[in-house]
Amino acid sequence: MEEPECLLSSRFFLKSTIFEVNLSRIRLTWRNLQTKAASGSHNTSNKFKVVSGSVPVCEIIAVYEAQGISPIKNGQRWTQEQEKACQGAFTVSYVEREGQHHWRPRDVTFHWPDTPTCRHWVSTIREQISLLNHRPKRLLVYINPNSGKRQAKQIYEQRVAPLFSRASVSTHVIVTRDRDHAKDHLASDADLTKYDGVVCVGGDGMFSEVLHGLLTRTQRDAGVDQNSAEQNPAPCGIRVGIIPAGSTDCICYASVGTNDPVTSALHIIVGDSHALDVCSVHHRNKFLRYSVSMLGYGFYGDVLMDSEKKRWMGPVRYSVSGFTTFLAHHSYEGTVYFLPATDVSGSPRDKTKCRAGCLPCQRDGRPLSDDSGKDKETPNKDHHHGWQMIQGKFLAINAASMSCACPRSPEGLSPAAHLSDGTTDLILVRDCSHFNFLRHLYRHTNTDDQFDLGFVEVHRIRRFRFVPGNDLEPEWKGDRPIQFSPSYGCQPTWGRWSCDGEVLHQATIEVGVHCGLIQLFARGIEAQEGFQEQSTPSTQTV
Ligand SMILES: Nc1ncnc2c1ncn2[C@@H]1O[C@H](COP(=O)(O)OP(=O)(O)OP(=O)(O)O)[C@@H](O)[C@H]1O
Repeated sequence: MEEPECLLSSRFFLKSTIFEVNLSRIRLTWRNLQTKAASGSHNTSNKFKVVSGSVPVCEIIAVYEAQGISPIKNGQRWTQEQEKACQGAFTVSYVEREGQHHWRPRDVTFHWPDTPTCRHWVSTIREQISLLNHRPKRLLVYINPNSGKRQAKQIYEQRVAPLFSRASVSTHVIVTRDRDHAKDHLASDADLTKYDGVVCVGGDGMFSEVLHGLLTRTQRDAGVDQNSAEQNPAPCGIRVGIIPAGSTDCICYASVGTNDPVTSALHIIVGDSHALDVCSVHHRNKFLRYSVSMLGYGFYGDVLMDSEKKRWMGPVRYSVSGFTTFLAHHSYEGTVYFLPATDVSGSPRDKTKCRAGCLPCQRDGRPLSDDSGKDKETPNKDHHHGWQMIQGKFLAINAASMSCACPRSPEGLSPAAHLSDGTTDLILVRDCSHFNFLRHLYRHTNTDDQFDLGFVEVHRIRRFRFVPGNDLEPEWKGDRPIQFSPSYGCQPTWGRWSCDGEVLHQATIEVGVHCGLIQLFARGIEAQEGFQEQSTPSTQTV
């Protein structure tokens, strides 16, 4: 590949070593000119050895004149004479990769006697950064102070705000007062024209709130009727960032590879973008919710219902409810109609993980406009325009739109699910023995194939509809059934859905996947083995 034109080339001191520093539109590189001499010297301590390095311009966080920073030679400050002779200096702050998909800000300071040269470098690098117009300059930030361990405000103020300020990203911060504050503000009052992105500080529930606020607003502005399951929702025009601070940060794990606030802040600063599929959930032509991670009926719905009653227990409630729900072993009758995604290259069992730049997320090269309304009719027969039907008794029906990997389940519910291929993985677990169900659940905690069991099947699909057993489900108003007649029996035969951690009381639902409806400040999980070549560990002790 042709080398991009060199914009600047100078010599600078990096500590006491002289470096040739080059800037092109793509990269900043620094090359130790004394490497050979240094390698012959027995006095050079490894600890203070300064090595060559390089960083892509798009991963430079900031550059500034470094005043009052005294160069250090082998652990000792320079003498006054040396400092005087080398007054000019500038610091480049850039992204460095650590293991486990963590990103960290790193500084390198170059010194030279000639201050104007340093200033010229600072202004030229800034000019190059300003050409990166995908970087956000103004952000609207919502903090849920009650997320997770109630540390969201501290996390933002101590670890994220200083980075935004270093990168000259201005922010308007709103600490939410209660549930739905962010959603209502986004859906009505917020002047979104003033911002290049919306950031939520919290867990998956907080992200869901922001998503609902933004998408509701987008549909209203675009004149799309949210209650119509047949209409394509309009894509949201503003990117969303998540600073993880909740008890579940599944979307961060799937889109960045970790739940580290600094890493997420850096992805926002460099202006990364990754599309995210959104499922719309309707009940009898009434919009219920959007989902981006997981819809679960039967086991996961029951765990969520039970855990809501045990909120006083804190996060341990999920384990307690999981255990009691497992013992209850409740299976539900029903019929699932689904439209398989026959036009995608991947399958839920192909072991191809969703990674930065992966082919399925680029929609195999097809543009988003390909998402026509074909095959959208609701099925009323067993096979209708490609629709399929499965009837039976199920312990669990799950739809995973992303892997849902997290520390408890490193591979996730559907390890090969993709963030933006316009599909969801429908996992059906038929009624089976306690022991077999435990085998299936246990496989979520290791690398064994959880689908390789006779009572489990998985389909990559575009839409589905579920109707509980005898379809006697009443009409609902919120979480209350209307005209709930005793003739339905005391024990309802339908379960509840867990929709990204929120209970849906309606069992009869229709779900459609909408490809790339929202853009995240993320780039997908970078290949782990590539992190050493992609990152450019530059200087050991800069
Ligand atoms: N100020 C607030 N007080 C109480 N609840 C809030 C507030 N702001 C937002 N919420 C709600 O809190 C819920 C949980 O938030 P979040 O996802 O950030 O934390 P979490 O600890 O991961 O959640 P969960 O309890 O679901 O595990 C969200 O559904 C959100 O709507």
